[in-house]
Amino acid sequence: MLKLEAATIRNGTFTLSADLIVPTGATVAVIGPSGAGKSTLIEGIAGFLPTAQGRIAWQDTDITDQPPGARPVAMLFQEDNLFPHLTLAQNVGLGLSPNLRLSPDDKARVRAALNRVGLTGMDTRKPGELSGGQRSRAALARVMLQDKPLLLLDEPFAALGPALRMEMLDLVAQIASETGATLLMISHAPEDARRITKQAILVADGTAHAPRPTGELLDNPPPVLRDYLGS
Ligand SMILES: Nc1ncnc2c1ncn2[C@@H]1O[C@H](COP(=O)(O)OP(=O)(O)OP(=O)(O)O)[C@@H](O)[C@H]1O
Repeated sequence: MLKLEAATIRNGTFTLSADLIVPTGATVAVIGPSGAGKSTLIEGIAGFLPTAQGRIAWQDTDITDQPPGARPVAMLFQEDNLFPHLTLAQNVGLGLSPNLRLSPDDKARVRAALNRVGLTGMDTRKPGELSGGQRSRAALARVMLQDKPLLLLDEPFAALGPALRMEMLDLVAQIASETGATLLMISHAPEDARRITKQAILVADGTAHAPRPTGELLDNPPPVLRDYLGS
């Protein structure tokens, strides 16, 4: 399980408190008003922002002071972060080896990951030769290869059209379920949260609250969330 124990995450002068548990294998939406601290929570867990107080633990190992690369975390960002001068296979291969020294076995794993996300045969293309949806798929393949138990999504599909976004969300949910990964996903769209998450963390008033059933929270939103959702 992921445990945030009386944790305070600092983002410049803004601080976010969190005291919560996310069970292993859970799929959890992170919802709340704009500027409430959703990205702060995700980046704190990933180690890009410091935990000023308290602790963060994964499966009883304290990761509070670990650098991002050492944490059991893979993150999918708002931008797909593909390198334009590298081929798709190389971009995805970075998930296995930052210096791209890939063994034949590694190369086979890259191809398998590309196949899994529906990019069979596109190994040698550059990101500029792909559609937005295909670039998202490639970024997902790279995250898959990192093989980390905790998958954090900061609205990676926001720029895609609704149909493609749903397709990508379903693919992420399938992959998380196949690998047993624990999924935390920032979402502005209630339908996205309902589609692939069972639990939701409400971030509001400087606090990330303990997960509650997504449907329950969205059906009966507290005032701070009601205003934001416009319901
Ligand atoms: N470097 C910084 N210094 C001070 N305050 C910051 C800094 N970066 C972000 N903030 C503030 O921290 C708060 C939380 O920001 P954060 O990006 O986590 O919110 P969010 O819930 O993800 O917002 P959104 O839904 O709009 O993306 C905001 O009020 C923001 O203005």
